[in-house]
Amino acid sequence: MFPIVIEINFPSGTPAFTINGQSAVVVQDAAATAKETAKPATSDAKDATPATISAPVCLRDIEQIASMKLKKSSWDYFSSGAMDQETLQLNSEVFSRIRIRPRVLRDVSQVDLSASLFGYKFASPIGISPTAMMKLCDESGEAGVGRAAASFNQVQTLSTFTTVSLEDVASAVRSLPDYPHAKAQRIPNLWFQLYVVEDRKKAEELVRRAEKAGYSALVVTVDTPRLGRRLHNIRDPFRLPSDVKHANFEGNNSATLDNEIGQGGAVALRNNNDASLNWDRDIGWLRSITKLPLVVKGILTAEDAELAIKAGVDAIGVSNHGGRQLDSVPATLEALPEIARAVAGRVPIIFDGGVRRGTDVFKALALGANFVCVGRPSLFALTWDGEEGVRKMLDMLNEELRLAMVLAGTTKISAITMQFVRHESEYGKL
Ligand SMILES: Cc1cc2nc3c(=O)[nH]c(=O)nc-3n(C[C@H](O)[C@H](O)[C@H](O)COP(=O)(O)O)c2cc1C
Ligand SMILES: CC(C)CC(=O)C(=O)O
Repeated sequence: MFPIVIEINFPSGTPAFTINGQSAVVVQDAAATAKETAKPATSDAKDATPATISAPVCLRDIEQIASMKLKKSSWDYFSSGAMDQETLQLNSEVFSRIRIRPRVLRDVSQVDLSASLFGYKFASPIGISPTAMMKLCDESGEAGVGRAAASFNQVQTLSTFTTVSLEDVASAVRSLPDYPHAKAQRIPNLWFQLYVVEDRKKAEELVRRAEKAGYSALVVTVDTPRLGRRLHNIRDPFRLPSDVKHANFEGNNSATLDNEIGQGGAVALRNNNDASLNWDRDIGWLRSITKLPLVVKGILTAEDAELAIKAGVDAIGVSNHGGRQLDSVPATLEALPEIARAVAGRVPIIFDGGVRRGTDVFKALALGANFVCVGRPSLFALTWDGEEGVRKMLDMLNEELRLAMVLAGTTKISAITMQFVRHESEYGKL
C-alpha cells in the first residue's frame, strides 16, 4: 500500500537492493537509530538524525521524521523519559528478548484481527494511549488522532490535558463520513483518561462531560501522584504557544491551568492532580459515580492488580507511563506475566509501553494482554502527516500484526497464547 522506497542521505557507494520489485537504498538500521532517539536528546534533534526518510515504512521511520520536524523542546517533551531513562529504553528493548515459536501448515489464509472489549468489537486489539498536548504536533491535534482511530474502528484514549476539548474531539469523530455511531449515545472508539483533580466536584464534572459527549470508558491514571523527573524538560522547558490551550479547562470548567509547561507538565499536574489519591477512598468513589467501564492505568504489580479487581474495575491498565514516571521500574512487558497470572482472566488487561512493531503487539498478547496501545507513535505519526499519518501508522501496525500471525501460524487474536513465545534464556540453555 505504501511505496517501499527509503531514501537515505548517506555516503556514496552504499549497496542498493530491491524489495517487492522496487529499488531501495537502506543504509541505516531504523531499530538501531531508534535506540539513539530514545536516548537523551542533548543536542538539537535535527543534528542527531543524519538520515532523511521520505517514505516511512515502519513506526521507527515515522519517529525519525518527527524528530526532525518537531521543535526541539516539543521533541524533548514527547520523546523523553524520567532520569536516566532506563525504563524508557527497557520498555522497547525487552521485546527483543522474547522469541516467537512459529507453527506451520495451519491454514493461515484467513486471519481475523478483530478484538472485543467492553461489549464492542474493534478492528484490531491495537489502540492509542492518552498523551497530552497533541496540537504541538499538528493543528488537528487530538481530533485528528481520534478521527484516524475511529475511521479504522480502533480506540483513542483522550488525555485530560488535551489541546482540543473532549466535546470537540467527540464531534469530530461523530462527523466522520458514514461513521456508524454518529448518532449513538456512546462512541466505542473514544475513551476518556482522567487525572483526578483535588476538587472532586471538578473531577466529577470532567467525568460527566465525558459521559455526556459519548465517551465509552473511563481510564483513571494512578501512576502520577507527582510528575516524574524528566531531565530534558528541566533543562529545556517550554511554554504552550499562546494559541494552544489546555482545552478541557476552559469555559465552564473553572480549574486553573498555567500554560507554563515547564517540566513537561509539572505545573499543570501540580495544580490539578491529587497526590492523596488512594484505593479505599477514590477508586471506590469513582466506581460509584459512573456506569462507564472503569480502567485503572499504571499497574505494575500483582498486588495492585488484585486491589483493582477488588475495587470493581473493568480492566487493568499495565503501564509505566512510557518510562516517564519512576525510573528503574520494570518494563511493562516484564511486569505483564505476573499481572496476567494474578488476574487470571477475571478482567481484561490493557497494555502499553515501547510497542513499535506488530511482533511487539503479538508478544504482549501472548504474555497476557487483551488490548495493546501505543502512545508516542501517535504523536510522531500526527507530526509526520496529520490525521492521515496516524491512519498510515495504524495501518502499518495492523498489517505487521497480521503478518506476524500468518507467519507464526495463528488466525485469531484469542489464540495468541504463551505457547507462541519463549524468553531468549530458554534457548540460551541449549
Ligand atoms: C508526551 C506524553 C504525554 C503523555 N500524557 C499522558 C496523559 O496525559 N495521561 C496519561 O495517563 N498518560 C500519559 N502518557 C503516557 C501514555 O499514556 C502511555 O502510557 C505511554 O506513552 C506508553 O508508552 P509508549 O509511548 O512507549 O507507547 C503520556 C506519554 C507521553 C509520551
Ligand atoms: C500534562 C502531563 C501531566 C501529561 C503527562 O502525563 C505526561 O507528560 O506524561
